[in-house]
Amino acid sequence: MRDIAPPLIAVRNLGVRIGTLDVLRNVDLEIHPGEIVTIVGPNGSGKSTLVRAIVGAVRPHTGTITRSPALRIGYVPQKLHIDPTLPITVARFLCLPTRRTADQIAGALNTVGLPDLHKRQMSALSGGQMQRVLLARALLEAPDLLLLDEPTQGLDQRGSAAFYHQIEDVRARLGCAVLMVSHELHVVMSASDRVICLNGHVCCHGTPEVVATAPEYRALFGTGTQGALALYRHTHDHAHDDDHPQPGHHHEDHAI
Ligand SMILES: Nc1ncnc2c1ncn2[C@@H]1O[C@H](COP(=O)(O)OP(=O)(O)OP(=O)(O)O)[C@@H](O)[C@H]1O
Repeated sequence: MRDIAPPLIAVRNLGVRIGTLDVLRNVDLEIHPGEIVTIVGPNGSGKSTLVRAIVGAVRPHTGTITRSPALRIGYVPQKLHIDPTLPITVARFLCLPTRRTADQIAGALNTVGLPDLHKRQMSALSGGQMQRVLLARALLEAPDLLLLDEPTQGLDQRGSAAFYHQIEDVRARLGCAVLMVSHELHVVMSASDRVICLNGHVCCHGTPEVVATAPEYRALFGTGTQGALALYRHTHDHAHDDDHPQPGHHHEDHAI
């Protein structure tokens, strides 16, 4: 049997309580090198709390979160508010807080598909360009794991789809794993290897197709996204290696 690469992140029986509210309970998940995992769930289902627990900003009430040694995480926030009166170019912004070389900046902007933008004012960026610049900044950390908390908020569906395709491209080029939060499964699914549907606990998980048709997911989101699912799904032209389990169904009895 081949060795299974150790997970970058292993979450076991995680519970988070805020005040008297049990925001998360019994959450198990693993993130393996190079995979794209999306957390979907309705508003208030604990998605951001789970991400914050993984980066260490929220303390577990129960359970454990194990990070692989020397794990580098690149974080892309939902949104970044920049004072529009503050003049700052994209290149300067990418040097905050760590100074980068012109080559590093050019490389990161190339990777996110914005090769000519380094002199542009941050205040002049479109929503989609801003998200890509935030992604470029995260990539400058040379992350093993990219963490994105609703990175396409404010983008239209076409912009969101383009952004998620960019994420797939980044994964293919850099080999980093990606954990992202979204409540638009119909848009993110083309870019996801696995989806975890969260509602305080893990309702169901598996490939995007499995989750989209799971009764637990449909109970939360209804069935109205099926047309859009067909629209945005594209064929993966790579085979998943079997270095790590790719659970296909929520009844399987192993960590996700
Ligand atoms: N600092 C806090 N103080 C009090 N309640 C909180 C705090 N952080 C989160 N909560 C509560 O925990 C629950 C989960 O919040 P969380 O932001 O994790 O959900 P979410 O799934 O990311 O939601 P959304 O899709 O709306 O961003 C909500 O009921 C929220 O009100």
